[in-house]
This record gives sequence, C-alpha cells and structure tokens, in this order.
Amino acid sequence: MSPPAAPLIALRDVSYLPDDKPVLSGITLETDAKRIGIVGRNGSGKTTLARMIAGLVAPDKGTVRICGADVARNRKAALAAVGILFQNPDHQIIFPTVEEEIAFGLTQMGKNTAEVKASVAAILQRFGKAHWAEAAIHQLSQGQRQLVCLMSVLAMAPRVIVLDEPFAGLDIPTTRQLARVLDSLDVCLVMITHDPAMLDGYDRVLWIDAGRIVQDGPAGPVLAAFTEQMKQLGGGDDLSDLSG
Ligand SMILES: Nc1ncnc2c1ncn2[C@@H]1O[C@H](COP(=O)(O)OP(=O)(O)OP(=O)(O)O)[C@@H](O)[C@H]1O
Repeated sequence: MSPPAAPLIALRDVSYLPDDKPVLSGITLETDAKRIGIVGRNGSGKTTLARMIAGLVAPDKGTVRICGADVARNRKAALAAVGILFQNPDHQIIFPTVEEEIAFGLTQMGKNTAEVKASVAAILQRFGKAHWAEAAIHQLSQGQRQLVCLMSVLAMAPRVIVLDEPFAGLDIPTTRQLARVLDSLDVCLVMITHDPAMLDGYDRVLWIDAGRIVQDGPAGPVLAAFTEQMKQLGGGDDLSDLSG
C-alpha cells in the first residue's frame, strides 16, 4: 500500500514574530479543500499568511508544508507546489516582455530552454494571447498585467495558488473575467479578499484578527459573522485603529 498523500496545505501551530512583534500566532490549518478564503481587517496578518503559505516568509515557530514540501526551506519544491498572485502586478513583474516574464519561473524550476519555450507558448495559446509574446509589459493595462502574472503562475502548474486581493484596482468586467478564469481552475485556490462576495461557494473561510484565527469553517456562517462585525465596527466613529 502506498503511503497516504500529504495534505495540500498543512500549517502546524505557525507563528511569525519579527522583532518580537506577534504578526501571526498559533495558526493551524490542515486541508485538502479546493477553495479557501481568508478575511480580516487591515493589518490583521492576511498578506503575511499568504506569503508564508507561498514560502516567501519563514515561520519563527511551527511548520508550513504544501503538498508535503517545507516551502520556506525547499524553494524548488515550493515553486512546483504553490504560486502566488499579488494585489499589484507591478510588485510581481520584473521583465520587459510577456514571454520573458512567463519564462522566468519555469527557468527557476530547472526546465531547459526547449521546455520553457514550449510552456510559454502553450499558456499564451490557452488564453488566446499568443500575440502578446513579445509585447512590452509596461504598455499593457493593469488588468492585462494581472493576467500576465496569472499566466506566469499557471505555466508552472502549481497545485495551490495563493491570491492576495487579486482584483483590487481592476474594473468590474476585468474582475468578472479573471474571476471566471480562476473559478474554472482545477487547483486549490487560497483567496484573500475584503469582499465576502468573492468567496461565494468557497469550501472554507478563515477569519483572522490580530494574527490569530478567530473563526474557521464553511463560508456561509463565517462570512455572515465577519460581515456583521465589520458593519458594527464601520458604524462607529472610532478612528483609533488608523492613528499612527
Ligand atoms: N517583517 C515585519 N516586521 C514588522 N512588522 C511586520 C512585518 N511583516 C508584517 N508586519 C506587520 O504585521 C501586520 C500585518 O500585516 P499584513 O500586511 O499581513 O496585514 P493584512 O491583513 O494583509 O493588511 P491589509 O488588509 O491592510 O493588506 C502589520 O501591522 C504589518 O506592519
């Protein structure tokens, strides 16, 4: 009998304490769910958690494994297991043309020149964007640049994709088009958002506050409780959270 497959996502008692400041505390999440949402107020730790799941931030305590790989320590395994899409495509893009940008991650994974070329062509073809290959990225719109980032991630065929508010700053049609692309993907999506509607139909939602999980469960009840509390807080006049 073969050993049981490792969970898609396994965070065990994870904490992150830069300069002894608890940004994340005691986060545990073990799941094979395909659609996971993360909600929470500004500064609650969502982006830090996203970066940790993607292996870009190492925990000070606990372990983060994606498909069995310790993503902070094994970067090559991390690249194959998990991809991340940031809110602002300009924080992700480093190359001047679309094909160079998509090729980068594939090269990092150790693929040879022919494999990289074939994968870049295949992903552009899949999205009907073969004509973008040599396009200058800075001449594309923000939505188009976000699509380049998504294609770069998908070309690497990760099992898990972390999305950190991927629609912020995009117009309604672009948001809906990209959301449909994401919905159609047979991969695990971990979506961070301030918009509960984006998590409609999700399997599981984590609500984090001050770096801790305050609720973790099916989307319906967690989002209802979260929305209610956000409305209550928004109804008050206390701006102390925003004081510098
Ligand atoms: N390396 C670090 N050193 C010190 N503080 C940090 C570090 N990383 C994150 N923080 C702090 O941790 C808190 C959580 O930040 P994070 O960006 O994860 O929150 P967030 O929930 O994504 O916020 P937002 O919704 O506003 O994007 C912030 O106060 C941030 O300044």
